[in-house]
Amino acid sequence: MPTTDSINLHPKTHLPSSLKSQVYDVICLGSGWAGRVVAARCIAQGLTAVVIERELVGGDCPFWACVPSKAPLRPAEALEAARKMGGAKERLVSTDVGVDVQAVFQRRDAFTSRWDDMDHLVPIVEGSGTTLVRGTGKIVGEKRVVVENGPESVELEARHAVVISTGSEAVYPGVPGLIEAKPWTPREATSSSIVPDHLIILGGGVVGCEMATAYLSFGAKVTIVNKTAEILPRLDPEAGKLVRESLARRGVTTLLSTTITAVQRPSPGGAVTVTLSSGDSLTGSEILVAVGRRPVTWNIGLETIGLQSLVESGRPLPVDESLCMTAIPGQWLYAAGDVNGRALLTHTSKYHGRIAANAIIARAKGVFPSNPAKFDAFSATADRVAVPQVIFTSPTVVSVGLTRSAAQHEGRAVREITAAAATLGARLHADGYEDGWAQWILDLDSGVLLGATIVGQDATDLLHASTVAIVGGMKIEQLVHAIPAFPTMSEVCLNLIDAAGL
Ligand SMILES: Cc1cc2nc3c(=O)[nH]c(=O)nc-3n(C[C@H](O)[C@H](O)[C@H](O)COP(=O)(O)OP(=O)(O)OC[C@H]3O[C@@H](n4cnc5c(N)ncnc54)[C@H](O)[C@@H]3O)c2cc1C
Ligand SMILES: NC(=O)c1ccc[n+]([C@@H]2O[C@H](COP(=O)([O-])OP(=O)(O)OC[C@H]3O[C@@H](n4cnc5c(N)ncnc54)[C@H](O)[C@@H]3O)[C@@H](O)[C@H]2O)c1
Repeated sequence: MPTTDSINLHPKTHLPSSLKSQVYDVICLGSGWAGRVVAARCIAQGLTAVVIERELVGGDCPFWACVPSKAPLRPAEALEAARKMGGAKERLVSTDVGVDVQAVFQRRDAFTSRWDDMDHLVPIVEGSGTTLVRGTGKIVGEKRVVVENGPESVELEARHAVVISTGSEAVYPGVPGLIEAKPWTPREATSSSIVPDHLIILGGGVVGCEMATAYLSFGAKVTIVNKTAEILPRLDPEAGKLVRESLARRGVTTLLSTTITAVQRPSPGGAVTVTLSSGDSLTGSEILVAVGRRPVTWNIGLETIGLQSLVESGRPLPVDESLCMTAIPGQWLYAAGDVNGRALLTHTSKYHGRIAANAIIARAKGVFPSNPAKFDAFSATADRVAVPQVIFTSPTVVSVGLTRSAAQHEGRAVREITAAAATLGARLHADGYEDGWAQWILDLDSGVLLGATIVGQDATDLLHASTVAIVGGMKIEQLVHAIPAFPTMSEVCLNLIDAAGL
């Protein structure tokens, strides 16, 4: 059974001494989606690129994040879908049968290649023509980077650009006894093959809610302790409420506007007791800390180029729209993916890789425009207006663009339209389709779509249409003419158009 301690994070291949050259057009620190998309795109346009990786090649998404968190969620979702389908549910051997937990873990472990990057990831990265080197990359001056791996080290030079694509890491609140209690981080939660009897989850954000859904399906008792007044606080409160109520119906306790003030775990691996801000205490068999992330900006040499204060602040790296760091002259240093804090998602990291590569290539060829425009090839405009996200809970939440609370926060005049997500298509999709809710946020004056949130079973693939409409600047009057096919779940858009009185 893998544990984070037993996983070999530092395979002994691709050592610095194996490098055939010390000079590359582009050097990327970190082989997550951001770094490897930059490298692959630059190579496709005739540049050379090296990617430096200090742990597993591929970064968080395939080994510790999206893949090992979504793989175990899907079996329970499929089972639940069968239970909601007359004609199929009668074939289930029992109405309350749960997932086969060991088979779920085996499926997850297969998707992660049992935390072995040589199986898929290294061949994919090298297949793009990228040079790969294992070690910690540190900037040591303008366009210069040292790779350190045990006793080996080599200094590399970039002709055009250095890309910081070092990602983010989980944060711990400063609570007495928490570190000593050795809590789970998302890494342990996504790689454990042990199901705690009672999992306490600190943080009811995206990680907390998805892991609550997963461990509930594995048979654990789950308690969420969340600081804000509703879970999923980055989304519309209605979405958080619907997910919380659904979790509650299936036995999850959520303590809102609550945090912990102390943690005790008298014996290693034994029961863990947390003192709550209410004064009560709670004992569980494991605690998962999922209260957000910070950018990985330490130990990468930023102090050598005068950016020590940025490291000390712990803030994400500030970039312009081409993802170039403006804090230093010369337009040679870029920050892409989680480390720039613009949107902590895999698909935005891929987008950043695309935009940063376009900018690096254009600057290398001397064709970068003097006035880059919104939504051109060199501007990560979508980060500001249309970041889509799916929360893989039950019900699913999909969201893109502005939420009602974000609009209020910005003081923007908006019109909110809400409707039930139930349609004939949805009811054909699942008997008694329920918990569905949809919202559009429109600019009050122009009627342009600024945001969309939909909550409901299998709402996942309804998201992209709203993303396209927002990027295209569509008005609600135009959306009337985007006819959803009958009988599909996308008729939720007709509900919204009707609710708008059009
Ligand atoms: C539990 C969980 C579930 C998630 N699920 C989803 C999801 O379903 N969908 C989604 O869109 N997003 C999801 N995310 C977010 C997503 O994983 C991240 O946004 C994404 O992985 C960021 O990619 P990146 O390339 O910026 O960084 P990373 O993938 O973190 O890659 C950075 C790499 O840089 C390396 N590195 C760091 N410093 C150095 C150095 N000095 N030298 C060399 N290498 C270095 C690291 O080892 C790492 O491999 C999830 C996150 C978590 C925690
Ligand atoms: N499906 C997906 O797209 C997906 C899945 C997982 C993670 N992610 C990404 O990973 C990022 C990090 O996720 P996350 O869930 O760690 O962070 P988050 O910012 O989404 O949520 C953190 C939660 O912790 C709570 N919290 C903060 N401090 C607390 C404290 N001291 N006590 C109790 N509660 C506290 C907050 O109220 C909030 O609900 C997300 O922003 C998201 O972009 C995405």
